[in-house]
Amino acid sequence: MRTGAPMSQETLVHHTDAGPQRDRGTAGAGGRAVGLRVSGVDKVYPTRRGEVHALSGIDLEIGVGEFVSLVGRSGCGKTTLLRVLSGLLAPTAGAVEAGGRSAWVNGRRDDAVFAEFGLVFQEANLFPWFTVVDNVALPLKLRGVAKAERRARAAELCATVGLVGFEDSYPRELSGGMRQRAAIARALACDPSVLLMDEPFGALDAMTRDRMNLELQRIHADSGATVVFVTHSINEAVFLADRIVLLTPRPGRIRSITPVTLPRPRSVEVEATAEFGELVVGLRRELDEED
Ligand SMILES: Nc1ncnc2c1ncn2[C@@H]1O[C@H](COP(=O)(O)OP(=O)(O)OP(=O)(O)O)[C@@H](O)[C@H]1O
Repeated sequence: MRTGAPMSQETLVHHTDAGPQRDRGTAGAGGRAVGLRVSGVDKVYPTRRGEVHALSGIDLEIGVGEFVSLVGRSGCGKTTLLRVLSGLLAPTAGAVEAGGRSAWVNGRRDDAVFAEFGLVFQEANLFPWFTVVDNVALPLKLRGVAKAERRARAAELCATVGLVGFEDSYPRELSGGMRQRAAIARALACDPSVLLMDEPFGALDAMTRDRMNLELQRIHADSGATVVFVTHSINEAVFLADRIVLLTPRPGRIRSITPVTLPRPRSVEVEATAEFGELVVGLRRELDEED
């Protein structure tokens, strides 16, 4: 059950029958060990026309193995938050931790913190001159894994993401969905404990997207990875997530955190249930209130 409580600057955690009532920074991960934590994070971009305050006072804990979707209007700071979580971007203020370890020490990134992170973006960004299997094996090559071993692992990952028979194809010979599968396989190559995904299926048609969502759900369950997933699609966010973090713009703040207690594994039929519909409508209403 969602509450229709009025909004304040404070982060709301929507009530569920089973869930925590308000985020105090320790229960946010549903009682599980914390995989990622950001505390008091601000991000200001200096630009020629002045400063852009992209994130303000972000406090968020994400449990080990949890799947969190980030949603919100265009420009509310979703990508910025994901990049801060990934270590690609230093916060202007505040702390970022992974596995209990600080990501930034005296302004320097601790690379070891991010060694087990896999990243997937809207564009697959495959190397066009490498075959699928070589693209997938690339992170292993960079780690010095022997050729036979890395090709065997890459072939296994191609099977995981449904690319059997396309291992020796070049990216230009694949559809958009297949390229994204290859990008996911590449991100999985080093057995990441954290998978950060920025609109990975945004450019795909609706049917392919549904299929990819089912596959991502299976990959998440099999790998046990912590996933943070940016999307513009409320349906996709609800379908995939354990919790949905809704950001509000100028500056980007967490407006609400909504637990999704729909049973897993979820099939497409879950979208026809009353609970799913209520979650989607509630989140849409929150977004509309910002107009
Ligand atoms: N490199 C940058 N330099 C200056 N401003 C930036 C930069 N990157 C993002 N911004 C600004 O920060 C704010 C948040 O941007 P961000 O890309 O994080 O939002 P978003 O929610 O991911 O948007 P979208 O849904 O459109 O992808 C926006 O106002 C944007 O213009």
